[in-house]
Amino acid sequence: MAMTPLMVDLAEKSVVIIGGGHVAERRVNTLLESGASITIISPEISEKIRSLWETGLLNWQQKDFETEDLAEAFLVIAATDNPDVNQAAAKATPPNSLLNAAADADQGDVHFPSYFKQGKLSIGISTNGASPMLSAKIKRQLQLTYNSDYGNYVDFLCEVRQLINHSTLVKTEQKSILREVLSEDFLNNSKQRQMIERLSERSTMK
Ligand SMILES: C[C@@]1(CC(=O)O)C2=NC(=C\c3[nH]c(c(CCC(=O)O)c3CC(=O)O)Cc3[nH]c(c(CC(=O)O)c3CCC(=O)O)/C=C3\N/C(=C\2)[C@@H](CCC(=O)O)[C@]3(C)CC(=O)O)/[C@H]1CCC(=O)O
Ligand SMILES: NC(=O)c1ccc[n+]([C@@H]2O[C@H](COP(=O)([O-])OP(=O)(O)OC[C@H]3O[C@@H](n4cnc5c(N)ncnc54)[C@H](O)[C@@H]3O)[C@@H](O)[C@H]2O)c1
Repeated sequence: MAMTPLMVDLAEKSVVIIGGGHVAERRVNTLLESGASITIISPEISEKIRSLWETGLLNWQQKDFETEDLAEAFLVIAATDNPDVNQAAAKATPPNSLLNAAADADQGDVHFPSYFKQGKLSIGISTNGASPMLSAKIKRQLQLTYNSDYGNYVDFLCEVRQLINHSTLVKTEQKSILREVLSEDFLNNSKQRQMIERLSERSTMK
């Protein structure tokens, strides 16, 4: 199975999570900032999920899974500790919905990678289900390099691109600056400011 990396916008999409334990809680943590409409189907839920439910950040149907629960789901996450229920959920997933089968890497359409974010920079690591722990280890290693300085830095790169796209610079000059700012020297705030000032002079942006 060759999985394809994608970034997906889940805002206002219906995500149904079957199960309310540890794995469901991890999925909820990942999904909260996406703006998805999250529904948990489970007779029991963890304390953290309960407090999110009490604050109105997700829906909870306190019951065993039933096939009808998935009718409107864009993404189904099967995360119970009962293999028969997970299997039933996989079978009941509508043909145009995506399935994440948390207990079986060989099933389903999507995997959740190990990931971290620094502002607009997202780094995800997957092993195609071979070793989630290796993914987590590689993440910890990358976090040392792509540390909190990178949040600002990527915002700076974004601003540079916008200024360049609205500038009087010719294409070759534009490319050369885009390459220049990839130097780690530009992690430094004052170097960033100097470059923004330089580009602002050539900008046609108001
Ligand atoms: C990355 C991370 C994201 C997250 O879940 O948030 C994630 N698993 C994490 C941790 C973890 N998972 C497991 C352990 C126990 C040790 C071990 O078994 O190795 C630990 C370690 C721990 O808990 O510390 C057990 C496990 N995981 C899967 C199975 C089923 C199977 O292998 O078939 C079983 C056996 C269950 C059983 O025994 O019954 C399957 C999947 N786990 C995935 C993701 C997807 C593949 C990602 C990839 O290819 O790398 C995939 C396919 C499906 C999915 O998308 O859910 C997160 C680390 C987050 C981080 O720290 O950054
Ligand atoms: N993908 C991963 O990273 C990963 C990691 C560890 C385990 N797992 C797998 O995921 C499964 C779940 O792990 P967990 O640690 O979250 O388990 P857990 O015991 O913490 O939670 C299981 C949840 O399933 C709910 N449940 C049980 N029967 C149900 C039903 N009929 N309908 C709806 N909900 C029901 C329970 O109420 C509970 O909330 C495990 O069986 C394991 O195989 C996956």
